[in-house]
Amino acid sequence: MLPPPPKKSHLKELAPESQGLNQPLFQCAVLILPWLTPQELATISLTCKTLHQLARSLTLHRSVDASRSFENLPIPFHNTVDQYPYAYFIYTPSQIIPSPSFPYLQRQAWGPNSLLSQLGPNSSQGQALSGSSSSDAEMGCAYFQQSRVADFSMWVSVVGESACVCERCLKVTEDNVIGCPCMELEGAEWMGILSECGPSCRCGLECGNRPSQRGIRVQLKIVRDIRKGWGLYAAQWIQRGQFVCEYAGELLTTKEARRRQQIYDELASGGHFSSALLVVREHLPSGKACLRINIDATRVGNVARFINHSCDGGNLSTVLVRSSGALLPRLCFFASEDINEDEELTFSYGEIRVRPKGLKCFCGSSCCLGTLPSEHT
Ligand SMILES: C[S@@+](CC[C@H](N)C(=O)[O-])C[C@H]1O[C@@H](n2cnc3c(N)ncnc32)[C@H](O)[C@@H]1O
Repeated sequence: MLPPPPKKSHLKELAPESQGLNQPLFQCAVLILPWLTPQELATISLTCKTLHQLARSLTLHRSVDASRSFENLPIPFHNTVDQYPYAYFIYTPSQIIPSPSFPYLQRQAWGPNSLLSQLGPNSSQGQALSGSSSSDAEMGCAYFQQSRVADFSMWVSVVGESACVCERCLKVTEDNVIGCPCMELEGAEWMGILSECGPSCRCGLECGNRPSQRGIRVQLKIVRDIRKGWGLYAAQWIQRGQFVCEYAGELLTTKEARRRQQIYDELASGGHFSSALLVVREHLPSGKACLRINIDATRVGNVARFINHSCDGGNLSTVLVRSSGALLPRLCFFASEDINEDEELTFSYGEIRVRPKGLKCFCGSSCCLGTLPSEHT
C-alpha cells in the first residue's frame, strides 16, 4: 500500500525541474499512471523517486472523488480505520451492457488532471499534454462514454411520441419547475414503482417528472468501517422523498449473473471480497411472469455499489423507474425518511436467507437477523 499522500502545499513542488526528477520519465508516467490499478501503482512507486511522488499524488487525487467527475459533485473517500485510501473500480454513471470488444471494461483513466497540473499551468509540457481544462470524465473516458451510448441503444426502444401526453409538459409551476400532467409521484414511490417522462416525451431534462435523470444532486461520501468495509453516507441533510442515486452497473443476462455469482461466492468465502450484484424481479400484472433484471456493479458501477444492508429496511427505498419510451426500468434509490448529515445510507438486500451460515450482518439495528440476505440466483 502507498504511504500517506503529501500535504497539498507540497504538490506544486513536484514539477520535475524543481526536484531534479527525470523529465522524459515524468512525462511518460503522467500519461500512463492514471490507467494503473492501486496494486500496479504501489509496485511502480517502489522503482524510483519520480514515480513514487507521482503515485502518491495520484492516490490523493483518487481519494477526493470516487466519481472521477462523472457526477455533479465530488464524492470523497474517508478512511480512519485501515490503510486503504480508496476503492478501485470502473465508474459508470448509468447502466451499461458489457461487451468483450470494448476496452473500457478493462481499464479507465483516473486522475490525469492532478498530474498534469503539477507540470505547472504555464509549462509547455503541461499544455501539450492536457490541451484544455477538461475533467477526468472528459479526458480519460471520452471513448468510454461514446461506447456506452452506442451500447445502450440496443436495450432501449423508443416508441412513437404519442406514448405520453406530455406535450402539455410546458406548464410552469409557481416554483418555476416545469410540471407534467403524467406525473405519478404521489404514493407511487413508496410502492417501489415510478413513471417518469423519457425519450418518447417532448420535454427535456428540466421537466419536473424526471427527478432521477439529472444525476446525483445530494452531497455524499464513502466511509470505511472495520466490519462492513466501505459504506455510502449522507454529507448533508436529505429530505424524505428526494432522489439519491441510481444503481448503475453492468446489465447481465440471467445466465451470466448466475455464473458471476458463483465466482463471487467463492471469493467472498475467502474473505476480503465484496460483490455488488443485485437481482431485481418485477412481477408483471398477469401475476404469471416476472421481469428479472441483473445489475452487477462489482467491477463497473457507480457509488451505489457502496450501499450496505440494514435488516430494518434502512433509510432508502428502492424504486423501479420506468421512463416513457425506454424498454428497461432503472433501479433508483430515494430517501424513505429525512436523513441527517453523516448518517449511513442503507436499504434491505432482501428477506431470503438460503445460507444460514452466510456472511455476518453488522447493521446494528434492533431487528438484526445476524446474517446478510442470500438467495439462489
Ligand atoms: C454492495 S457491497 C456494499 C459495499 C461494501 N461494504 C464494500 O466495501 O464495497 C455488499 C457487501 O458489503 C458488505 N456488507 C453490506 N452490508 C453489510 C452489513 N450489514 N454487515 C456486514 N457486511 C455488510 C458485505 O461484504 C456485502 O457482500
